[in-house]
Amino acid sequence: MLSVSDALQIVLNQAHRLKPVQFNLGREILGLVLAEDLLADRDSPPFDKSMMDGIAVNTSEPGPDYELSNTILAGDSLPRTLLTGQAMRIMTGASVPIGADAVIPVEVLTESANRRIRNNSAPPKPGKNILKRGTEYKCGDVILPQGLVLNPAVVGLLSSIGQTELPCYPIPRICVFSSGNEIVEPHQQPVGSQIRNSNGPMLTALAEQVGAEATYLGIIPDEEEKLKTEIARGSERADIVLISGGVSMGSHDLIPRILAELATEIYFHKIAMKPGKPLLFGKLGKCLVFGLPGNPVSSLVSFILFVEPVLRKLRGEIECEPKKVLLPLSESLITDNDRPTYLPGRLLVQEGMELIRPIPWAGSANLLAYKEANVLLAVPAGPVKLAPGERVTAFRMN
Ligand SMILES: Nc1nc2c(c(=O)[nH]1)N[C@H]1C(S)=C(S)[C@@H](COP(=O)(O)OP(=O)(O)OC[C@H]3O[C@@H](n4cnc5c(N)ncnc54)[C@H](O)[C@@H]3O)O[C@H]1N2
Ligand code: MOO
Repeated sequence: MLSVSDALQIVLNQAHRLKPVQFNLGREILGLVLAEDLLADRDSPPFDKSMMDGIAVNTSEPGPDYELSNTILAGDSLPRTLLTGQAMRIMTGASVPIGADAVIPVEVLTESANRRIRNNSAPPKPGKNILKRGTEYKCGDVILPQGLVLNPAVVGLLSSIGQTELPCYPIPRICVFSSGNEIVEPHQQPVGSQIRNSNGPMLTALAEQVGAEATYLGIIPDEEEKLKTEIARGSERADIVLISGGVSMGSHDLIPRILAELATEIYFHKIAMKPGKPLLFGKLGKCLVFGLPGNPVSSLVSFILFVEPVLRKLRGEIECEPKKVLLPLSESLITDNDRPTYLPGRLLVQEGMELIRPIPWAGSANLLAYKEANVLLAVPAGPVKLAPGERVTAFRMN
């Protein structure tokens, strides 16, 4: 059976970054990924800048007394020249006058009559309280690289380089279906052996959390024609279609056959993992299709290990694969499974140390165990016996 890592490579090879589009600078770009390197249009700071309110002096004249000449405010345009023996009052953010190489803060100064001012602290060192032109970055430097995820600090930087329009990868569109005659919507009252649809809302939420635009398209009953029409319709309007349920071996598990009849190219159907063994991945036209196993935890784990990396790739992220950590266990862990297994865990910090606490888990239907999980612990097939303090591989959940 196909390993998880081989399956992930197959999936990522079929996923391509979406075509970039121009976005206007504003809050709607938060979380998008930059599609090109962006360059500074001027030095930062663009002039030698005072970092304090005080006086600008030349350190070759140690003072402590200076004659006050002009005052320079932030935004004053012309550079001024400091004459021998003089000091200029200067404000934070103002351009340092020619001939000055330090700023003495106002707190250590006393001003006397006839425009004299005294420094009551040690003579300043050259460069003190001055940010030299171009120390942060130079005109032409790549300051925002392709692949950067845009956060509020980047919005500030974009503004400072005058980038009011910018190319970003668009938001991937994902359609979510649930399948199964036993499933009813959360607002409905189940009767008999019916159960409420937890996967539809959960998968929609997972996709939104990774920055996708997710559309939930409802429950499709186990009827061939309905399944075909709905899946084909979903594949025309989305980059990814997710269908939960109906991918296993039962006589009413119709999804693999329906997808084949729609001429979907199937890349795999079954993986050596628990939960999630019956996972199916294919391509219908340009749309990537995942048949996720119906058990809620199987759907959740399959999403984290396969769908999330694809979404990250489509939206232009550079590091798409699940984030792996190797950390000590807070408690012992004993397992014996026939497949590599992914278990819920909680990454916690105890006395400054990161540890992983395994969460008791009762199988693919036990979604309750995931209510506070923030990692998936990965354990190999066969007997595993780990003591507290031994390290375990885990993947961070969002
Ligand atoms: N003979 C075999 N039977 C099964 C195998 C197998 O290899 N041979 N694999 C098992 C494994 S592993 C899994 S996982 C499940 C996956 O089954 P399906 O993808 O076909 O899913 P269903 O049969 O439709 O549902 C399974 C289970 O999950 C519940 N479910 C389905 N959809 C939802 C939903 N939207 N919200 C909440 N719960 C849902 C459903 O009622 C079932 O209880 O197959 C095993 N069987
Ligand atoms: O592989 Mo299934 O997802 O164990 O329950």
